[in-house]
Amino acid sequence: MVTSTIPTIDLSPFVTDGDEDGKKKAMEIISLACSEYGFFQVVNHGVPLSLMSRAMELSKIFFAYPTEEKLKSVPKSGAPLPAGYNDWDARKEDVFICTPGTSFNVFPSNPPEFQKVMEELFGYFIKAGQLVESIINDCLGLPPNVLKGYNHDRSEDHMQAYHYFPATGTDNIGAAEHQDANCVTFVFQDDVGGLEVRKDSEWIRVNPAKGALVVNVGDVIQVLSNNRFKSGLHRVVRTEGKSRYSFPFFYSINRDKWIEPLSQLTREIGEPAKYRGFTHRDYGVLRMRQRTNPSRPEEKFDITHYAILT
Ligand SMILES: O=C(O)CCC(=O)C(=O)O
Ligand SMILES: [Fe+2]
Repeated sequence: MVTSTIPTIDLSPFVTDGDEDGKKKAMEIISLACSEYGFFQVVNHGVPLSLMSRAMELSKIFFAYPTEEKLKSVPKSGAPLPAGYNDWDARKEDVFICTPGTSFNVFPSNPPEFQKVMEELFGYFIKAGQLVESIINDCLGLPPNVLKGYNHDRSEDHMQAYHYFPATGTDNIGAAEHQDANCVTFVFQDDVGGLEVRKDSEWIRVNPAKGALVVNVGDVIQVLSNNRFKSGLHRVVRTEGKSRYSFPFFYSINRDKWIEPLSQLTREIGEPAKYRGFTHRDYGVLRMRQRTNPSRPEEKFDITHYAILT
């Protein structure tokens, strides 16, 4: 039974008014949310609500184009098509991937304003990502700007627009349970809901709240923090009779970056590291291999692959 939901935090002390007491209180809740759920929601986050609403409207127009139109798609600048793209009707969702410079010019009929709004949002999400990263830095008790110095390259960040199809009665999973491999993910969703997070063997609904952003910690932060902060296990459940629209933004890290528990949270305080190091590229390759060729789907590939068993 669903009994609770994740906390919502007002980020205005960090974004506008600089109120120190407000910052302290917000950090206490964020620390608790990151260690218990790996999930929270934020309001007054600095991403303009008007831009979020416009993106939502445009995505509904965009995804309403007929399949034949979608099949005429051409990727811009030779970028690879998303997996499963040609098998459009077998999919559970439509997806539009946006990375400025290499954005998918997915449909010939792609409304140019949608692309523009996505790219504008992208810029705001980078700022939100940097803010939340610095808050996480301080919540972990690290010296100022450790995470910022560690993760200064923004080339892997990307944003997606999703259209989940209504549930069919026999199949209601939109996104199977998983943890995100990046640092921090931001999602804004419409009012249909369906995003759920796992906590103590229960699925908790992430209730849609207008203008709020869902924030979830990904595997990179879980490893760097040596398990102090949790990469939230989540899924998307589809609703019968209703499409769902959402926009995840993945605040990520350079592929060549070496990821291992930070010395400040291990050696320097006499705690053993709970993960061996790896490059984010290698982790990505292994995850993708599992996704495209799941020889043993029952053996889910995730960050525990690098865990040091004690
Ligand atoms: O659509 C959502 O709300 C979340 C999607 C998600 O979990 C993902 O793309 O990693
Ligand atoms: Fe996810």
